[in-house]
Amino acid sequence: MIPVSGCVLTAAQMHDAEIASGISLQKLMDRAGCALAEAVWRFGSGRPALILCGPGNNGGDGYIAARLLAAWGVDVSIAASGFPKTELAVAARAAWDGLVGNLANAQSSPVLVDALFGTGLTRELPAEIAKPLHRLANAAEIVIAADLPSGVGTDDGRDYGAARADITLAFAAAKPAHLLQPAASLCGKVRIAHIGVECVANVSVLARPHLAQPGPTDHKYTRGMVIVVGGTMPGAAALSATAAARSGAGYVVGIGVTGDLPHAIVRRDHDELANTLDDPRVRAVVIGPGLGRSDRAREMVDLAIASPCPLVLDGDALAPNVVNDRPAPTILTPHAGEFTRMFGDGDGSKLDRTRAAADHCGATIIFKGADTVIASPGGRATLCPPASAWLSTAGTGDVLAGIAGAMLARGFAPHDAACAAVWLHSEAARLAGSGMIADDLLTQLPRCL
Ligand SMILES: NC(=O)C1=CN([C@@H]2O[C@H](COP(=O)(O)OP(=O)(O)OC[C@H]3O[C@@H](n4cnc5c(N)ncnc54)[C@H](OP(=O)(O)O)[C@@H]3O)[C@@H](O)[C@H]2O)[C@H](O)CC1
Ligand SMILES: [K+]
Repeated sequence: MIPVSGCVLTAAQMHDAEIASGISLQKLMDRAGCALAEAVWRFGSGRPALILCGPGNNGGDGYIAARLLAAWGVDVSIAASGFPKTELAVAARAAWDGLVGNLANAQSSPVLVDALFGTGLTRELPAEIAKPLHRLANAAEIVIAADLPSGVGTDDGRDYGAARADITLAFAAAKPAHLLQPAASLCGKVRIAHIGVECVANVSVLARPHLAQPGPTDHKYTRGMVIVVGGTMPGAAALSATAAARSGAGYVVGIGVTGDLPHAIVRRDHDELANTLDDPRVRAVVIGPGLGRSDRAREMVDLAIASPCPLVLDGDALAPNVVNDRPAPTILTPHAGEFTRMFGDGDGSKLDRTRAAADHCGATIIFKGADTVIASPGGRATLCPPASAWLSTAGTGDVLAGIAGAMLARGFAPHDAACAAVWLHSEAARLAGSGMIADDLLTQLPRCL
């Protein structure tokens, strides 16, 4: 059982991977059921457990777990929503020699195991299932979900009436619902049970980046020169510039950035922007934080876009069609409002929308929020486990843009730069703790490196 990591598979991809594994479904269900029993044993500490079994193979996992737990001496009971419908679930139920109660009048237990529905859920939970599920979950001390909390959309993370789990044990691989809201919040802690199915996908879970320390031959320019362009709210650009410096850029120039800045950051005037962009040593430009929307601001954005420099566009620089297959590395960092302004409401999940937008504009997109999604043209995407909710405060986005600039400047490809930036940002927030403000991230960044 490991923390959520690796590939993210849709329900259909998971099904294909099961088949491609060449392992019999019976064996896979035995492994899933065994992993579930181990989780219940471990997190339930041997307390009485009630296992809710649905009609499909998710329910089959539940019957197998029940049999093992009973053999290990746990006081375990089962309540089912109906008879099993798959061959494997029928066999798993037949191998359980205890009673199978009715879901509607099941008695609560300290440990509740939710094995009603997994990747096969296709619609809203009917009231006759949702009602007892919520009643029993509310009465339990701990709720452990098999694969997914029953009642979330596997691929889009929609809530179809699920009860909140404390622990979700995902089989073989993470699914989008483990990372996309609102489902992610209904999963509690997500753990993966590897059951021997090899998973390959172009969507993965955000991982700790490999950030090499400076070597003996490094100097400020090899570590990366970052330009941060300021505007009407100088504090925002100051946060970006300081974040770039604190996340390892060798040389940071603030163009029109006034206010409280470390002495290490070089200050230049706005009218020096064009010249500075011509400097071949510039490895990244960050524009947008606190920029404003004046004509002058728009001209500066146009200059930055027309330059051959790797670019991070944030805040006020984000407008519909602002970039279109720009040849140099480009990262856009919209929050939900900015994303909709740029790309419209769109169809599908946040993952689908971010991937479509990345393809549309030819840039890497960090679609920020409680379930940040990073996507690049061609379909590569990264889903991010929830970061500290204290990040929901002014200026944290400016810090992220500055870190992304530093990651581009150290030579990372745009998608890797975006992932490293989001990872550093959430790690800095974790270290900063409760009550943090954006400035606190700056002090934590060196520790994260
Ligand atoms: N990942 C692996 O390698 C393995 C996963 N396993 C487990 O298998 C499930 C997926 O099993 P599946 O049988 O495909 O699907 P479910 O058990 O989730 O449910 C399907 C049944 O549920 C009915 N359904 C769907 N939505 C609803 C609803 N809202 N209300 C009521 N009933 C619903 C559906 O009926 P239909 O009418 O839609 O046909 C099905 O009867 C996976 O999650 C893992 O837990 C295996 O153990 C093997 C290895
Ligand atoms: K479940």
